[in-house]
Amino acid sequence: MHNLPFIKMHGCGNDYVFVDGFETDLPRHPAKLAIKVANRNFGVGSDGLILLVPVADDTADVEMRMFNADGSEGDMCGNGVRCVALWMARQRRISELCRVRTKSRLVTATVSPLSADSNSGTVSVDMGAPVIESADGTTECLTDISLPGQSESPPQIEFTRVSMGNPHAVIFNQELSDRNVKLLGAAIERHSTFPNGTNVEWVNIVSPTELQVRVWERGSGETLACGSGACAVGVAAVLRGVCRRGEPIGISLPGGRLEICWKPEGHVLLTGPATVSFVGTWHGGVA
Ligand SMILES: N[C@@H](CCC[C@H](N)C(=O)O)C(=O)O
Repeated sequence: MHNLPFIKMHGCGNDYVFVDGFETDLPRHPAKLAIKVANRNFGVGSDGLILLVPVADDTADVEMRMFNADGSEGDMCGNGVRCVALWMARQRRISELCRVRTKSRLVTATVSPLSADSNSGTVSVDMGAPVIESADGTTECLTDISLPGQSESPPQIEFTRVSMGNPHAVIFNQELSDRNVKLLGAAIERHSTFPNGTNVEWVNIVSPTELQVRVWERGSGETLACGSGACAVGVAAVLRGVCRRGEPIGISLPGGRLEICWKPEGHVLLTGPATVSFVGTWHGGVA
């Protein structure tokens, strides 16, 4: 396949190249294609690749497959879901709700305004229930992270392990510095305590309703935002008694602001902007 139409969309700067399987043949080698298109110098430039796969029955409106910038396949992507729902609304394929099947769970999104030709909107996703994976319900500690060329004793990194259908390690009480986010983030992503790797969130508490966050994503490195990460952060903050369950929590990230709410009945609602940047045609092969 030499000419592959794509859409470039982002949620708070967490940007993906999307291929719409309702309108074009899907690539046969998506993992290899993801590495190529994600490259910010030689490709389109993105945090990864997302495929919109038509669903044969009525169990969902669309299936989403997401690939990180290194070609690994992710199980869930909150910002990706929000962009997919925006595109489904823009293409008049949904009436009110958009049911998106991801690798790990089926989620439901609402788009506002729900209009064709709208290249941006506010999209809320019911992300389902978090899975609190830390054994004592709140924190675990890493004490053996060594960085190349570093002689100091390893830092003590406390974290809360939360799954939103994909893995997250949420860290409080550490500086949101480049050294922490990028160097320690990369080491934590591949630490043996996370057999499948993990996404890593660094949190600064601004107030009981406002958190500042930087994210190191599994398979993509630092990104400007992460929807599932924002949900994991909100859940961890409630578990630590920093924020209250049932109340909206603002998550400010380098690329913008998301809002989450961990509902009393158990599900986490994720809300924020989604934007179509441009459409194009990929001529770079491996499709
Ligand atoms: N940016 C996404 C999460 C992407 C998936 C992640 N890198 C993984 O491998 O789990 C989001 O908005 O949730």
